[in-house]
Amino acid sequence: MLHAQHLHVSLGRQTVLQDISFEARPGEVTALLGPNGSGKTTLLKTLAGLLPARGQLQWQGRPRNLQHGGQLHPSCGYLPQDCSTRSRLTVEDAVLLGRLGTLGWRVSTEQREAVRQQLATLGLAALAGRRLCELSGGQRQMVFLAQVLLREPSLLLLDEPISALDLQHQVQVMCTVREQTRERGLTSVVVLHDLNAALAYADCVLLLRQGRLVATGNTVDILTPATLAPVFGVTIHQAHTATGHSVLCPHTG
Ligand SMILES: Nc1ncnc2c1ncn2[C@@H]1O[C@H](COP(=O)(O)OP(=O)(O)OP(=O)(O)O)[C@@H](O)[C@H]1O
Repeated sequence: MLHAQHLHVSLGRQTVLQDISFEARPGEVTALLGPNGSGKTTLLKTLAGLLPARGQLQWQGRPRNLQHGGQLHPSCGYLPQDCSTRSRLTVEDAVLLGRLGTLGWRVSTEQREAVRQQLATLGLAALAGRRLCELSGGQRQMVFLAQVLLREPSLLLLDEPISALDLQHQVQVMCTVREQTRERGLTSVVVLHDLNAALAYADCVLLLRQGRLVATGNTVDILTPATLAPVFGVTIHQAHTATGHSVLCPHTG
């Protein structure tokens, strides 16, 4: 369980997050939503231990020191929004680095197999021998996601993991995140801009606006036109598909 109470974060002279309190539970995907600049990345980095903050943060019943920032907490798997790199490592070796703490002089067959399986799960098997610097932005971010998942973190923090992906890979990534969250009991917080992806894959939602948490709760309760319209400043309609799924569409007029 991740329990945040009254988090405040300042960057430079700007107060970016104010009085953020919420809980995220193991085995659940929590979607972190809000307009551009509302503070999603800042909150994710704070939860990862990368930014200093005021307030209290408890992880698995233990308080975390929020004073300094700058160091990723060992239990965290953090996927940044921007995964650009000039590295000439192959995809397979880059993913293997997820197991860095357990690697010896020789990489075992079992470790190579775990890498191949993780790549296959995300639909990336064909990229195994390619170099990181030769991949597209979306491909590179998925490779880093494979690395993060291979590390088997208990707290999974993903910053816009599907914003740069085609539809097939969006589904593959979000299904993988949901499955591994359930199977391994991960506490997963995922920044998304796609409200329908949040509806389809998230159990809970944190909705930010101008650095404040304006709504938090179960996905179906929070992702409604009445809650979303004032946050995003557009009229939103909700429709139901023949299969009973709910879909949110902005008014385009
Ligand atoms: N290093 C920094 N120094 C000062 N202000 C910053 C810094 N980084 C971000 N900000 C400001 O903090 C606010 C929140 O930024 P953040 O990146 O957390 O937003 P976001 O919700 O993730 O946005 P987006 O959806 O565009 O990625 C913005 O107003 C931004 O300008």
